[in-house]
Amino acid sequence: MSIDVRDLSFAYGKRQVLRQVSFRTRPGQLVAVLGPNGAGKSTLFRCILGFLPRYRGEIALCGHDLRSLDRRSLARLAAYIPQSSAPVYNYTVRDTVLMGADPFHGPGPSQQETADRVLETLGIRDLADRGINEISGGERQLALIARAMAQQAKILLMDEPTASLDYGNQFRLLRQVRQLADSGYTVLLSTHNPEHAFRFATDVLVLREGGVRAFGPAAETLTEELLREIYRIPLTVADIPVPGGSVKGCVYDT
Ligand SMILES: Nc1ncnc2c1ncn2[C@@H]1O[C@H](COP(=O)(O)OP(=O)(O)OP(=O)(O)O)[C@@H](O)[C@H]1O
Repeated sequence: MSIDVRDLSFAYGKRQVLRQVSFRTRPGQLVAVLGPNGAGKSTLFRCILGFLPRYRGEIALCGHDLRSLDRRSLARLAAYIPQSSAPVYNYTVRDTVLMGADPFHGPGPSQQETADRVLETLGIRDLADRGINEISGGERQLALIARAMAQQAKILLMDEPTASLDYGNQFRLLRQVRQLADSGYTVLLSTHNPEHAFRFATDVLVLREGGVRAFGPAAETLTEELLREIYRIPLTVADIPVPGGSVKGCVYDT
């Protein structure tokens, strides 16, 4: 369930976007990927998902060189969860999940079972017969996670999954994602919100101008200095009391 990226560089034509990116994840890690707009987060995800094969360096998923994997094998290892947006076709939630269960053949009884099980796990079984365009953004995001889980991939890549969610749904979603990581999934999740990283990530990968600026445990790595540097604003990182302890949070200094 590991992702091993070594000296990854990528250019769109002459525009160099990723520069010698190296990092390695373990199962159970929820890695928040942070960095300013244009730092290369989405490009990194697209490389790992095999959408941009003209990269330099090495990417291995669960020990398999990405270049040696066909689409089907790759789909069994890694799943992509895009930002929540209304799809063109109004499939039911169950059918959406079944597309993950076996994207290459029609679903059989065992796929139906898998779909129902993951919907149950995520607490959205009662949405199964609703149209994917007829549920809220937060519910749709959970349905997309259910589809990725049905794909049986243990590596999940999530591109700003909370971008269109209300404050409560952001945390409900991230709690679910953290539970998946705790049960052995490896999650790479891009976010522009340091609070999400402090509260839910085990580790952070900070990209700046296409290179790795920092990689390590969230609380130690996301220092005030680093956050000020990457977001170019004055801010303060503080311990915020929560029931049973404290978490780090950051506020903009006026
Ligand atoms: N298809 C493309 N062709 C050319 N340049 C691109 C393409 N896609 C992205 N870029 C450029 O690559 C750089 C990195 O973009 P990318 O989307 O990976 O950044 P990001 O960190 O995900 O940004 P954001 O936080 O704004 O989503 C940017 O300068 C962007 O303009």
